[in-house]
Amino acid sequence: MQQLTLPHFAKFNGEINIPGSKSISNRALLLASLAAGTTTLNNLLDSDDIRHMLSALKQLGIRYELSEDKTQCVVHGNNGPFISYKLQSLFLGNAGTAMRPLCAALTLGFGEYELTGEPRMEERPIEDLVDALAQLGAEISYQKQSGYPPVLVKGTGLSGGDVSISGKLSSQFLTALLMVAPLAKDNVTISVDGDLVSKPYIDITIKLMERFGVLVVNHNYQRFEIKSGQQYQSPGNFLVEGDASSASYFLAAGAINGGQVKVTGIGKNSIQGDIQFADALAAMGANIEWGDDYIISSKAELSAIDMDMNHIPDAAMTLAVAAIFAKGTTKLKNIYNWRIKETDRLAAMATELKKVGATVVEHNDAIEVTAPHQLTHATIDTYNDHRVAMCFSLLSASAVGVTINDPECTSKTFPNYFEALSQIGQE
Ligand SMILES: O=C(O)C1=C[C@@H](OP(=O)(O)O)[C@@H](O)[C@H](O)C1
Ligand SMILES: C=C(OP(=O)(O)O)C(=O)O
Repeated sequence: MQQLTLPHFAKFNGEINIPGSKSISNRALLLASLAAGTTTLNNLLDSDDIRHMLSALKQLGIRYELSEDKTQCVVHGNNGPFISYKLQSLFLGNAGTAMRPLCAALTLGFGEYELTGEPRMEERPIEDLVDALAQLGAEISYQKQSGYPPVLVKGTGLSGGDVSISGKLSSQFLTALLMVAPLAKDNVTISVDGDLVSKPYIDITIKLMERFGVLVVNHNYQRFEIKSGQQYQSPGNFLVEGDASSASYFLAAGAINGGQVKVTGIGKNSIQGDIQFADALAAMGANIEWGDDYIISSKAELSAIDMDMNHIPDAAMTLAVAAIFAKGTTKLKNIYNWRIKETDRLAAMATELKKVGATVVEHNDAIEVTAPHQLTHATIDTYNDHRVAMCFSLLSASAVGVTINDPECTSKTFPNYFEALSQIGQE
């Protein structure tokens, strides 16, 4: 395993053009594949999660041309569901945005598909999605543990009608169901059982479906109506916005130890909920300036916040480390599903924050962080979780610095993260 000791960055200053959004890249690749016509995707993210989607699509017979730097992809749409006459085994790593939507999409056409992933993927639930698809006639079985990948999906077509789905654990299940609904035989009405987590990701899904010519009627995130007979149509060119979750590390760096840090490629018109990270940072006292295609943060005295983070679960991890640089006790609430992502993130964050001397209270669905009087240099374990590696890099703003184990795990969403950070870091 590799280790990276970051120098102490006395100041963060400069501009970073944020690579493409993971959530948008994988949705756009799938919708472009199902659509009629050819779509040119620009500013596609080049990372593990997107590589898994791309190789699955290739195995499914989708033709595309990827530029040398892998950020432009011309996708020749299939004009409908996937068809295969031999068993296909698709390896999807630990990419939730590939596993869940592909599991749904493969029920639409014809064929038998085995969806597998890394060991952690076998611990990430998929049952709520499988149960919902079964109500529309899908045949999906578990190959190891009931409720978890790997799964075997049979293409049988989906009937349509009324379907209910739990939104308690992940919004990705509803995203997957929404994306296949217009290709069912009849109109689909989806009811969400109980609370829906991570709501802004549903807005991304609906906006992308609209860009590809399909309308969804959203009744307050409780009921969704999708008419059958709608077909995905290529929008021609499609520009992927910068990744708002990836931007969070740089915005936090500016607030902790700017100078001034400008992120470009996302701004006030972004369709990603994670731009609301900048509002949370502003609530801690950071100076934030919004542009159409940029956000700037600069240094300020930071103080603790007590906030519900259900709408920005990924970027909220960055706030748990920013709390080390703030006065008071920060409480991040309503984040139970941190426990079922790349690792048990509530346990991981609590363990690693304690290593630098912070006082941490780990609740079932929340975390409280109080900065220590004196920070300690620590070697941070990253649990094969890109976000643990990236958010703990912010400790390089302190004089004690930080050592990150397995820094290459950022390849899930941001392979060049540490190079980008050192571009704005001044020793
Ligand atoms: O739909 C998406 O693109 C995502 C939804 C979120 O997951 P949950 O809905 O499981 O919280 C988020 O954490 C993940 O990184 C990406
Ligand atoms: C939860 C995440 O990933 P996934 O898309 O695999 O759910 C994440 O990127 O923080």
